[in-house]
Amino acid sequence: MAEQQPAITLERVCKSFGTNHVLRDVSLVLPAGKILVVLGPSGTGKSVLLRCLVGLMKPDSGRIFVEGQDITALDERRSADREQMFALRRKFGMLFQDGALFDDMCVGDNVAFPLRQHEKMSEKAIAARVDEYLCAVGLAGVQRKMPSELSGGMRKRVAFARAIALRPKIVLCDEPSSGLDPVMSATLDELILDLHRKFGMTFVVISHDTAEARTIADYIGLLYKGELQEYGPKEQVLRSSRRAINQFFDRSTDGPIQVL
Ligand SMILES: Nc1ncnc2c1ncn2[C@@H]1O[C@H](COP(=O)(O)OP(=O)(O)OP(=O)(O)O)[C@@H](O)[C@H]1O
Repeated sequence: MAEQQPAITLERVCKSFGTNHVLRDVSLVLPAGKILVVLGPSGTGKSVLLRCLVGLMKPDSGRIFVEGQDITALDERRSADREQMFALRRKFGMLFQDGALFDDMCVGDNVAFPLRQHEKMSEKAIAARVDEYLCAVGLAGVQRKMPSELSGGMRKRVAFARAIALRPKIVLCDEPSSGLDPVMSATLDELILDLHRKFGMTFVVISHDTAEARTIADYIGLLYKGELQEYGPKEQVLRSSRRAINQFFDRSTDGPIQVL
């Protein structure tokens, strides 16, 4: 049997804005079906990395492969490439930092939104899919509620249901636990592990939270000043003697990572 392609491969990816060199020679290979947590202080390029991954931003140099396809070779000005880029984006589900629910739509319509936009499904099939995914995130029966009636944790769950409604191969989560208390964050980590077990997709989770990385990660990357300081399977990274990784996990002010 042919070996499965890695979900994501980055080869020496660089991205600058003027003299601000945000990503510097970032390389990694993430096997399919694994959970990667990318840690790093604020402003270090984590969100830029996510945008490059889904083709919303083009690196200045280097290559990005998604399931073996070189997405940096696509040029959206060409119609054939544009179609490939749309197909590529369909492989991704995206969970935004603030959940980004439509406040004027009920929960059911929020989850149904990507299905109505991108799938030719009957309303009956859409309703069944919405039920299935709300159930998967532990929120059966809230279809008719409005987002304003939900707690922060519940809103995140709805956002998760919407992010996976199109059955993506790769789920990108931009700081899923931001704004949540520690107990709610832990519940959300359990949800990620649960969805991963149920559906087996690859996750890339951007986070500041080392506890989250210890709990959910198969792979950990530490991005600092645009460089991947450390990357590999969790056990290997946690054993690392690199000062930046120890400083981050020990929550120390003493080390190469400077906040000012
Ligand atoms: N479109 C853009 N144009 C110019 N500069 C940008 C653009 N997008 C990001 N940057 C710059 O890139 C750098 C990294 O930003 P990014 O949002 O990736 O950081 P981050 O690690 O996600 O931070 P945080 O954890 O605070 O969300 C910042 O200096 C930011 O100002």
